[in-house]
Amino acid sequence: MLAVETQGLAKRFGEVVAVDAVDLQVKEGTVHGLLGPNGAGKTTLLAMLFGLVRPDAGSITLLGRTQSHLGARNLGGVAGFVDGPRFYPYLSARRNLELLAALDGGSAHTRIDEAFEIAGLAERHTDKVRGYSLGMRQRLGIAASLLRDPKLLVLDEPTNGLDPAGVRDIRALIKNLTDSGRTVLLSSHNMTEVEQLCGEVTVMRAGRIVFHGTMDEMRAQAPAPSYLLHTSDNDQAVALAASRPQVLVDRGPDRALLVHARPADMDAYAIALGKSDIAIRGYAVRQTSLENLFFQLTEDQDAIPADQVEADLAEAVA
Ligand SMILES: Nc1ncnc2c1ncn2[C@@H]1O[C@H](COP(=O)(O)OP(=O)(O)OP(=O)(O)O)[C@@H](O)[C@H]1O
Repeated sequence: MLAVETQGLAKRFGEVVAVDAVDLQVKEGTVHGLLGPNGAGKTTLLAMLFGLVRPDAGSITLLGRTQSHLGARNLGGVAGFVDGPRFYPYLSARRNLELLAALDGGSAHTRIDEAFEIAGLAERHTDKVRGYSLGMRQRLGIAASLLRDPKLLVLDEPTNGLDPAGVRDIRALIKNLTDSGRTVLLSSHNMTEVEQLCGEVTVMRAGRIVFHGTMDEMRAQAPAPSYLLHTSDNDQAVALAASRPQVLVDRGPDRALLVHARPADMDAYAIALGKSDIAIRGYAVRQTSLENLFFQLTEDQDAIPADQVEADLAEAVA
C-alpha cells in the first residue's frame, strides 16, 4: 500500500518548470527522503500534496484518497509543514497549539500535552513563541503536526538553518516518531541526513526524479568516496598510485592530494605510502560515496533521464 502516489505531477511558474511529470511513490510505514539541491522542486511538490499549490497536471493520492481536485480539504491523517512551520509569535506555544487543535476539532486537544512531551518542549510550553529558537520552532511544528495523530507526516527541510545541536535534536525526534510505524516524507538537501533517517529515497533535480530506490540500492550504485591526503612527498605519492588502477589521485586544495578509492583500496594505498617512507600528515574523508553519487545525480549540466543515469552508474560500478 502506498501512502503517497503522484502520477505525472507537474507545475510551472512562468518559464520555470518547478515540477516536471513526477511519479512519486512512498510506501506506507517507511521513512522516505525527498532529496535534491536548492531549486530542485521539493517544496513545490510537497505544497501540491497539501493542496497549497494547484498542479498544472497529474494526480495525487494520499493514504488511498485521490486529491487532484479536492485541494486542502481532504487531508485526514496527513500533517506536517511546507516552507517551515508558522505560529503567532506573541502567543505562548500552548495557546498556538490550542488554537490549532480547535481548528482541527475532534480529539486533537487531548494530544497537546503528549505532543509537547514528545517534542521536548514540555518545560517551555508557556513561553511565547517569539522567544523560541529556530530549532524549538521546528520542534513545535512537529508537535503541532502530532495533534492530528497523523498516519503520514510530511516535513519540508526540518533541519534547515539549525545549529549542530538543533540538527541533532530534530533528527532524534524524527527517529523517535518513525519508530511508531508512521509514514514520514522528509525533504532535505543533505545526503547524510537522509542516509541516517530514511530507508527509501527519491532524488530530484530540476523538477525531475533522477533516482528512486532504497538506501541499500543507492549505496550499491555509489562511486568511491574521496579523501584529502597530506603527505611528506606528494610527487612520490602520486607516482606510487600510478601502479594502482583502483586509486585515482588528483592535486587538491592547499597542497593536499585528492584521492578517489574504495575504503579497502585506500587502506592498502596508505600502508604502501608508509612502507615507502612517505609520511601521511593529514587524512580526511572529503565526500562519502553517497555524497559523490548525490553530486553526480544532481550537478550534471544536461538533463539526463533517470534510467540513463542508473544505467551509466551501473556500468561505472561494474
Ligand atoms: N511561487 C513561485 N513563483 C515563481 N517561481 C517559483 C515559485 N515557487 C518556486 N519557484 C521556482 O520553482 C523552482 C523549484 O523551487 P522549490 O522551492 O520547489 O525547490 P526546492 O527543491 O524546494 O528548493 P529549496 O530547497 O531552495 O526550497 C525554483 O526554480 C523556484 O525558483
